Amino acid sequence: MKTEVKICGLKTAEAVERAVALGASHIGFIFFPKSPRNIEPDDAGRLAERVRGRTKVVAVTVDADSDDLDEIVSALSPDILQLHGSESPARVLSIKALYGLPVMKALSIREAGDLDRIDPYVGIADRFLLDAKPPAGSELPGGNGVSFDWRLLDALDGGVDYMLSGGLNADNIGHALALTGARAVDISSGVESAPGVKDVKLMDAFFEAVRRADVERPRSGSKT
Ligand SMILES: O=C(O)c1ccccc1NCC(=O)[C@H](O)[C@H](O)COP(=O)(O)O
Repeated sequence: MKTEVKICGLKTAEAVERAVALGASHIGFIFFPKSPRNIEPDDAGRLAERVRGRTKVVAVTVDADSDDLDEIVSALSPDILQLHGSESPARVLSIKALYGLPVMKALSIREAGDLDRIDPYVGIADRFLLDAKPPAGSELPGGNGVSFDWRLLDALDGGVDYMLSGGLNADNIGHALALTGARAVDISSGVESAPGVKDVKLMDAFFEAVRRADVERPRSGSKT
């Protein structure tokens, strides 16, 4: 099986084009001013135009209000909205209705009970992004380069469609995929040389490691 890969937090043409050349199924743009990966909607729109139709374009927002969402959707024309804040199921529903776009709801995981937060969004969010909780003191809800205990996902309902996220890199992705059977993964700081600076060599290494794991694990994608 071919694992879907989302490369998140892109800011340059070089990184966007390399991600797509490597086979990224999704590319993500961050709209969160405190992030070193923050990008203006018009700049993201120009980058997305270079690769439109060859990958899915994801707009990542954090409890954005409707004015900000309007501006982002109009400038970027994303394929997917990733909601990375504390958006309620009702808010997710209303955003879906407003823009007619699929929503990926990010949820942070640290302990078994955190998986219960998925239930209220089932049938509302189109997909989940399961990320680690931010370390104490971090101003960022995502992009912190920390992992959660992947074994917690043993308890996940097999019908939940999710991307595995949080602290992934070329060294740990094989183990993460073998343990979880995830069909889709998301990475940001694991392919950066400094916060917000994507490194094409690290991107190459990550895709190589994912494709190696794809060859090694069962075609069904079932857990090993
Ligand atoms: O990456 C950010 O700076 C960010 C800021 C605010 C909200 C979300 C953010 N990132 C969302 C992502 O999808 C990241 O790829 C995800 O959190 C994993 O990041 P990392 O652990 O660095 O691979």
